[in-house]
Amino acid sequence: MTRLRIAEIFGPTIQGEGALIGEPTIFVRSGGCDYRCNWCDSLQAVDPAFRRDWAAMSTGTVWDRVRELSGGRPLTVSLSGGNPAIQDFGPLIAQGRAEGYRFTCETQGSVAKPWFSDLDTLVLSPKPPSSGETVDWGKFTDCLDAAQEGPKVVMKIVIFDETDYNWARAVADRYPMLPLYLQPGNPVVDPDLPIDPQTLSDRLLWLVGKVTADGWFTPRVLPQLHVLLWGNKRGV
Ligand SMILES: C[S@@+](CC[C@H](N)C(=O)[O-])C[C@H]1O[C@@H](n2cnc3c(N)ncnc32)[C@H](O)[C@@H]1O
Ligand SMILES: Nc1nc2[nH]cc(C(=O)O)c2c(=O)[nH]1
Ligand code: SF4
Ligand SMILES: [Mg+2]
Repeated sequence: MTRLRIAEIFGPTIQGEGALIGEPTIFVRSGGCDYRCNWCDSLQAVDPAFRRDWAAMSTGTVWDRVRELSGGRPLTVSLSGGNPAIQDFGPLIAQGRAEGYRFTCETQGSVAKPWFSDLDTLVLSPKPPSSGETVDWGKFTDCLDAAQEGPKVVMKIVIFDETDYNWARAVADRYPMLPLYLQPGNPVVDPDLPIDPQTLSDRLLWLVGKVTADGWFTPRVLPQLHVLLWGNKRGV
């Protein structure tokens, strides 16, 4: 049986970002990513230097842990990472949905999987120039196609600067059918360092100022609520 590489499973907490912000959620964070974003806030699930901390778990064992953390009450499970789309979460989703749980997946849109169509929500987060990565739009479109008529698909873009902002505007024009969420980038992601609430609020203010000054009224602008509450602490 294939095993899943899992960096951490935690919750219930609240979803801190995007379309499902505030929703009670269990997170299953997979290990391994095909990207290396300059500002990744989850390097412990990306950098192979942390490989020894990733557990090789069967679908059944992952599911037992989710059930235990949720006290058996069906809630929302977020598959994040790393890039969860480099692994096979189909059997986990099937198991959970049979018990009434809902599933969402966070991915950058670089790898499409058939199991996307079994999700309730697919969050595609294409990476802006500041990340140092370059989006393959063919692959991104493959992800949309894999979702088919299944989940609600939304887009979430992290904005660090003016260049990212202009890039996000062009991407929005390209995918007008996708509800769009913008979140300011967090420049300090080291779990051992405190966040600077003033910097985060200045960045959010700047982004709100941009969209309102431009009369760009389609995206929703949101902070990372969990970062405001807990800083860069892991497992929340
Ligand atoms: C760690 S990623 C994991 C899922 C997937 N690899 C992705 O990037 O969509 C989860 C979310 O955190 C966002 N993110 C990562 N680092 C961030 C930072 N420094 N500031 C704000 N958002 C960040 C990503 O853009 C993504 O939307
Ligand atoms: N509370 C909370 N909300 C989140 N939204 C996206 C997260 C992620 O790292 O994927 C995340 C996370 O790690 N914690
Ligand atoms: S794609 Fe996501 S997990 Fe991978 S490096 Fe970028 S932000 Fe981190
Ligand atoms: Mg995160």
